[in-house]
Amino acid sequence: MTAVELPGVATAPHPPDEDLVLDVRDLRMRYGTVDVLHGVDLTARRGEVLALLGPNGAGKTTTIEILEGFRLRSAGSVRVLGVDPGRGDERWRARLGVVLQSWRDHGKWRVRDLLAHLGDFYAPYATDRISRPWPVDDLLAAVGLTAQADKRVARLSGGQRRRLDVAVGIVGRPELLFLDEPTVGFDPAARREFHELVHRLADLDETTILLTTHDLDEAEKLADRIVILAGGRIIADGSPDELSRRVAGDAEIRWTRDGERFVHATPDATGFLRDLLREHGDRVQELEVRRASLEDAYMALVYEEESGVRSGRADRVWQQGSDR
Ligand SMILES: Nc1ncnc2c1ncn2[C@@H]1O[C@H](COP(=O)(O)OP(=O)(O)OP(=O)(O)O)[C@@H](O)[C@H]1O
Repeated sequence: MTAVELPGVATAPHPPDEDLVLDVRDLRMRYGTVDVLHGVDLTARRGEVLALLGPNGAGKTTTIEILEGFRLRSAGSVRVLGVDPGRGDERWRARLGVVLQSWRDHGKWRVRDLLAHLGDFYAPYATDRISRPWPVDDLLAAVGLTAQADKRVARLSGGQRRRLDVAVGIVGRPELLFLDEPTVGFDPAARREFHELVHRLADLDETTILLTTHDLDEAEKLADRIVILAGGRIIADGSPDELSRRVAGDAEIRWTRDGERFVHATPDATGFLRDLLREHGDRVQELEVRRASLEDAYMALVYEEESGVRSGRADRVWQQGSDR
């Protein structure tokens, strides 16, 4: 039977959404008989910075290795830059950047020569929109290695080697960049420079960045969206503010009275303080009011997932005692 075209009904498939860089649906992974990913859904758009957080063993590395095409999934649909990573070719791979834990090979190479050599691989994959590779001198300046350009890789300090890892990851001007705990071993100045580089890549080059970190402060500074993976599932996905607000219904109030410490969580901090001061006046000392931080939100959400408890997040995390 031939298909009949109905007037006014479009039969063409939806055009691919160019801005949807990551599109993961119901991703499952089983090692032997053990399920470690139980249906992960994840999307990222062009120029977005995502921080993937989660406790040890949550499945972050497994997820990222599947997205990078280094590991085959057990089930689910995965599109990375519109392509199934299980079938990605060299052209697709040239559009990705991966910053691994540490570049240890090629110790005898000089930094500039190594980057020029690796950059050559990307030249055939330049497009009208993206010139590839990144010119070596600009790249060295961007990662803060200009002064080490002629040093041998084996002679670099730990932090400098980490900068080289980043340079190797971005030399091909990736459209999607994976960063695995990027600033481990960086001093504070290098960390700040690196954060500026990430903002620059995302804002100016529209690079989509997926980073894993255990540093919540870093995640909050860098990420547009925080994605928390626990027990093989995404348990939260939102901006740092949205996540904090999920547990920030309550404010935490701390004070001392007659040498005794008190902590109380309440949704109405102003009302509580008014009553507290009316009742105890000058005897209230060392008064502090605090809203939930991203770390509080993270701890509460992961605790919920791991313990199977579903209510009273903020109270459980905060409430240690009460006065009045
Ligand atoms: N090759 C493998 N074979 C069998 N089990 C594995 C393999 N790789 C990882 N696992 C298991 O899968 C689970 C998820 O591991 P994964 O490394 O993805 O977690 P992670 O979130 O990256 O942890 P971490 O924060 O400690 O790096 C763990 O229970 C781990 O023991």
